[in-house]
Amino acid sequence: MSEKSWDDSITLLPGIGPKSAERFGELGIETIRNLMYHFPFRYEDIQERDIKTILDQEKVTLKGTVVTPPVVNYFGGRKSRLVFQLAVGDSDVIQVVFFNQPYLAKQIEVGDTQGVYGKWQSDRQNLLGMKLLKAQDEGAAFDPVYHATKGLKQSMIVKAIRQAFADYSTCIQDRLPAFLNEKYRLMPLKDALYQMHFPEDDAAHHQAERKIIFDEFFFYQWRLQQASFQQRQHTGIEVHYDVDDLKQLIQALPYELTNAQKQAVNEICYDLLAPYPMQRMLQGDVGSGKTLVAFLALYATLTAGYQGAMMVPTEILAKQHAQAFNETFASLDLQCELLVSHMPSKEKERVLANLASGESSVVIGTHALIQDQVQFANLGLVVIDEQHRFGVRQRHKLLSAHQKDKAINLLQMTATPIPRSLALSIYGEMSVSTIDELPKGRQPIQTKLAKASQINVVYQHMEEELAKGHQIYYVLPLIDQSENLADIDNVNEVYERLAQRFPQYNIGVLHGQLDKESQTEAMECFVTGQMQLLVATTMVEVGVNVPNATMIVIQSAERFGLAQLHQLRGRVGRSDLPSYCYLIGDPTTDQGKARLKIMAESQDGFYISQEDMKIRGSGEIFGQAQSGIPEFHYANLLEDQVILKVARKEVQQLLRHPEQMTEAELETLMAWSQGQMIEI
Ligand SMILES: Nc1ncnc2c1ncn2[C@@H]1O[C@H](COP(=O)(O)OP(=O)(O)OP(=O)(O)O)[C@@H](O)[C@H]1O
Repeated sequence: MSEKSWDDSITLLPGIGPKSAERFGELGIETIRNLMYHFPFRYEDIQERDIKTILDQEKVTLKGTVVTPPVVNYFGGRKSRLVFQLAVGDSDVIQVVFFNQPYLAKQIEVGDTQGVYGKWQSDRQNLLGMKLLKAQDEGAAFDPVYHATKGLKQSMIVKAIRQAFADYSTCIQDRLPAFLNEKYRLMPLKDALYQMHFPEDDAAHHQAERKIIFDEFFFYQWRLQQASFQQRQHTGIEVHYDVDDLKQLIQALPYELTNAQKQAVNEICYDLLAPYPMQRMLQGDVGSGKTLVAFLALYATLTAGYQGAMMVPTEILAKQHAQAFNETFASLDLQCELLVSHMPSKEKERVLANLASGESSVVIGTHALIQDQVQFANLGLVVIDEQHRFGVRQRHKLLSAHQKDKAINLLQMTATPIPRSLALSIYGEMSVSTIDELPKGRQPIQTKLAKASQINVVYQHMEEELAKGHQIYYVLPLIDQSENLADIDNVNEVYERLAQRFPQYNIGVLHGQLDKESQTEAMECFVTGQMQLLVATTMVEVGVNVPNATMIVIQSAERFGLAQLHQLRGRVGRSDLPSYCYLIGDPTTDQGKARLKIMAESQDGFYISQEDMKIRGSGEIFGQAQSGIPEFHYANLLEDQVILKVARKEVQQLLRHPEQMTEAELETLMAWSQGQMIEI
């Protein structure tokens, strides 16, 4: 028989057949490791209580001697009531009642000591039984309650987890270097995992949590910092840009840079000149003018004789940016190249040849930039927009593939503003520049909540905006990353409705199922103003810049994450025209209502993302993935900041002094960060 492993399939546990495995799969549980990390979301207190201290309706555990045999009465068809008496404390005899669990009768015998968890009804001196405690509960203080799924009962989950610990405890590997466990007095992983499910008491649970959170932050930081640490081991390309040239260009812009933009440009220029490779994150709220700052960095680079490349997540964005770059620098003899997957092959060949020869000094493109055939003559700066849309490896490929003797400068951008202290921890070793003000003259976007039944009011307002010559986005949700057909039907249906309602205007659709040419065409028509109303899925979310668009209507707004709604809303309010955002939705939960209310109240991206995290906790489907804030399994970025800081510091130290670990520990960590090991 082969050796047992923590990553064995749960189907190796007795009692888990293909059907239950499928249900566990719905909860993301496939391996023993997954199962052990499926923590309860709450616990029931099953510590025995003194009957004199119990309040009416309180849920408690009482223990005593069974004094009468259980009696089962049936009523109303298949309903039943099981009753027996229990002598508890010194002299009290109470009645225990279980509804609809007649089979429990077999487990109750007169004279036995029996514990029961239930709800106390003081007027009748009744304990409404919820659980008959078994021998295995002896000594346990809390009963775990798990997120379950249809067809998978709590009891099945508990049984599987108990079995997993019984069979696989010895397979649990603690990957954290041993000296850290000692230094921070962290519980061994094996015990921590067990205590997370079946805590002895509050203190043990708290210690278990510390270990789990520390581990999670540590491994996150390790992966993040390891990549940038390697990069920093090289000397960087010093970009001796032409200061006067850059100043002149800034003065020739049609507007003045905001102070925050000026500061960001200064910080970037300082890094470019330095002999170390720049590793900087540029963060700023939607529409704060990050792209322009990136353009200036690219321009500075080329005045020093180096090439610059900017990678963005979508073709639409690449085209828009390349065009904007050329417009911004229209007075100069400068051509920004565009490199995307869908372009005529002749044109692609030309661009590739010009980049390789050094004839072209700036290129903006998509993932196409990290293909093997792309060569640069002397790449000095890489800018990555919406950095979280790319994997760590993709981001580094653009650097490492073109690195010669000196390291290339890296500027990453994100539209999710987070507080500085947190930013440092999240972005590892990167320096951070923050654009925390909007260009002058921007008016707040008037955000209104509307029910689906109030759509006519929204149409009325749309009509007024269109009549003024302004443009409108009408956005519909998509269920998952691959837009499904029901969503597309939805887009077409809304398109038909709007086409009937606004026959005099040019209306278009944009979604992922259209071919690339149609997508580009739709977007281009909207950008140039030939199209007034664009019905789209979230494809418009990232960075699209059409200043004449003054209204965005978001249908089924409750289905979006707050960070995403904020991004979408940021498509308007990009000029000094008054602008509007309608959030149409009928949220049914309090959480849903609270989230939309936050959107109506605030336009501060930082505040919104913080509230979002508070409301949702971590681990929801929408939201963080789009915002770039990493999603943790158990740790909470806001509440556990202290541990995050410690973990970050330890990773920093370890990268500089790996001798603190044993060879084997280092190997384990390296293997894990190269992605050879399975993550939890
Ligand atoms: N200092 C400024 N004064 C006035 N307008 C500006 C200024 N800086 C940028 N803009 C304009 O504001 C708009 C938004 O700028 P930009 O696209 O750079 O923002 P962004 O931060 O990249 O936005 P997003 O996060 O939504 O992609 C553009 O039309 C740009 O030309």
